[in-house]
Amino acid sequence: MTDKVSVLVAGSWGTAIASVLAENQHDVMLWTRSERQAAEINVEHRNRRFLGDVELPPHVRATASMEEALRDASAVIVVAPSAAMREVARQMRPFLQKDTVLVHATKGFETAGLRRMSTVLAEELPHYDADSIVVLSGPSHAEEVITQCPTTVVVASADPQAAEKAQDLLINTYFRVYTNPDMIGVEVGGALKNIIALGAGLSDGLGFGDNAKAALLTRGLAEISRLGTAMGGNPLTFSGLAGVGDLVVTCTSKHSRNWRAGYMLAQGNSLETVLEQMGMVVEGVRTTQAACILSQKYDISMPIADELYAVLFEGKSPRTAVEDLMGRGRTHEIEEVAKQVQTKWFG
Ligand SMILES: NC(=O)C1=CN([C@@H]2O[C@H](COP(=O)(O)OP(=O)(O)OC[C@H]3O[C@@H](n4cnc5c(N)ncnc54)[C@H](O)[C@@H]3O)[C@@H](O)[C@H]2O)C=CC1
Ligand SMILES: O=C(CO)COP(=O)(O)O
Repeated sequence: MTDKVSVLVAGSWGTAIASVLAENQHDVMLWTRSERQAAEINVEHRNRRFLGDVELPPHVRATASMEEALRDASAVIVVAPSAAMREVARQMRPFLQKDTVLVHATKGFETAGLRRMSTVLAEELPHYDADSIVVLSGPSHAEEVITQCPTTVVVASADPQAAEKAQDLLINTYFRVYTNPDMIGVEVGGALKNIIALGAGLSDGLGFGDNAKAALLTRGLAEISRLGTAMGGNPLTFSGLAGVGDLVVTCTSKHSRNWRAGYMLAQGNSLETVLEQMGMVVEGVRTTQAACILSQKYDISMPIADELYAVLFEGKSPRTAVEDLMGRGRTHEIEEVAKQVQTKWFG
């Protein structure tokens, strides 16, 4: 065993990350708010609700005590749903040591203040150096990582040493970890791709074909790049793992909850029914709300996100939303992004 690494919380992604760390011979402690779930992991080495019958490495241990989870941890990886990030961070505050490497792997914004997850952590953990926070993102469905399918991800931080420490902890022969200094781009790309994945599910559910999916991916990437660049991300990040990579996997994989939610909506299910049946977090729903407000704040055109908002929250039919997207005024393909990149990054 090299390091004690704590992973909060024991959902699908947290458990898969804990397994990677255990395979790398670290001393892994998973925190969950449920005593029953902790017992299932410790005794049966399973997390059935989120990962079915897959057996976890035996030295993944779980606890419902935050104090026990964080005691002597040299790194902590927070994988709470975005809506729970602030609450989890508050519980961490009394126990998180200043010199612990702090990573988050959550893809979303806080809807209330439109904050990125690293900002929420920095606000709730004032004794911690905000520049050292690391984000982990990229195309990585838990169901494939847990069965050791080759996967590539990216860790980003303003502090290169912190990113490299996270890379050291996680990298192995099936989980390849790249570093990137662009924290904003990686966080924003990871969050926004879920909106497009909902749209891809809707498109497939309506019976549209591969042309429509390719259009959504490509024009979705334009929306992500426009907003991400306006928020301070490096435009190149959006053609990397946290941009194109994650967009492709989430829009095309049977494992994607966002894609599945869109598919079910297209079949006439209400949003409430879809979320209830899913029983797992579908970040794209809240992210669509956040993105529409952010696009107004930064004066960025995001027609796909706007139409999705109307479908999710205003009762617009998915078919009408597609007609309205296709019937928009004529426009250029790259002029808008190119102008924005030129002004912001190259003077
Ligand atoms: N599942 C995946 O393959 C991947 C997920 N992610 C991201 O990871 C984040 C977490 O997603 P999943 O693990 O998939 O979600 P999940 O739905 O599988 O699990 C969420 C977990 O959070 C717990 N939770 C909810 N509210 C809580 C609170 N207030 N306090 C403590 N625990 C709470 C639930 O009990 C559950 O264990 C999301 O932002 C998601 O986008 C990122 C990459 C891959
Ligand atoms: O982010 C993910 C894969 O990289 C998981 O996406 P879903 O939440 O849509 O399953």
